[in-house]
Amino acid sequence: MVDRTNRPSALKATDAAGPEAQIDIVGSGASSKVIATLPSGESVEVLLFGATVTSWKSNGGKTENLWLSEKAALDGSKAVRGGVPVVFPVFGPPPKSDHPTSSLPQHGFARTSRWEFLGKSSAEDALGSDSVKLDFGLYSSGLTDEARKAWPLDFGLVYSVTLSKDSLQTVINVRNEGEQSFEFQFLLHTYFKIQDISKVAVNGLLGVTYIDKVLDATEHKQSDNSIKITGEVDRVYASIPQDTTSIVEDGKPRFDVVRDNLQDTVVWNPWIEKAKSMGDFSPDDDYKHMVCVEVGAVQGWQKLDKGEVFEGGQTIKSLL
Ligand SMILES: O=P(O)(O)OC[C@H]1O[C@H](O)[C@H](O)[C@@H](O)[C@@H]1O
Repeated sequence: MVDRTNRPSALKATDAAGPEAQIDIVGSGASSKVIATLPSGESVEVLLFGATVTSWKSNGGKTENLWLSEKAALDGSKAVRGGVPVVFPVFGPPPKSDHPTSSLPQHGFARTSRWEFLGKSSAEDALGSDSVKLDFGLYSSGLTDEARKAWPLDFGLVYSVTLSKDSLQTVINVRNEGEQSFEFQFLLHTYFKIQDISKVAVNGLLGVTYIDKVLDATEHKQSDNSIKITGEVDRVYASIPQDTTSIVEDGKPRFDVVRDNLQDTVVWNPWIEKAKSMGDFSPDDDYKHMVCVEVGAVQGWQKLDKGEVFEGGQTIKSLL
């Protein structure tokens, strides 16, 4: 992985990512979003609220790859139900007490904070007109008073979203900018759009130990390479040796999700009752058209001392 510095590289952002990729900034305030479109028609949309990728189209712009609820709030009033919410610095409900994240809401504050658009990145990755990289930043100084009070640590996040013809790469760079060490968890809560959940399998987790949050919150071992989804699924697979998790639909590979420096993956589908119970999940039966495969570092904690940096992310390939 390319060694990127955090804030300084963001400030070096230039227009070198390729003259033909078009960048549009639309909307205002909490609804502002950045849209990047390649000359060949592929596009990505990133809401500044949460730096949430809300759309990724491949296949010349004809195929939407991400599921987005019809009732997703896109005005900054709550986390987006769909796309790729960024989970930081805690995954799930925080530890009840005695942890610096204990006063934070479920999944932390990154997905509900307003990020800065830092621009297109420099040509360090030799990007041509077939790729464009967008950088987004969130610093402790940019948090709401409430979030800052709940997690009063000095950090800098740079989130890079790289659109290529058949893939989307999303990478986080976390820097400890304070005197005090801190611990965090991180996850990319990707909602994949699929045609029919009854024909979908999630492959590539054979032999991996997971916690089943639906069943009994205890450890199990994945005994089949192919996970079929026939009811509510909420599993945290940890310390995965394989790099790639695949989503197969109707026997054909649909997505490859390749992890980089992230060891864990959550597989989630709310199914009938839970989908109905979520006010922002719509239509109710759209659990049939989505599956979350969420790469992250959520088993235990990542620790950063003063000045240290962590970097990790995913590359998703659309295989249609
Ligand atoms: O409703 P949210 O806070 O967005 O969380 C949605 C889901 O995220 C993850 O997949 C967790 O493993 C689930 O337990 C949770 O229900």
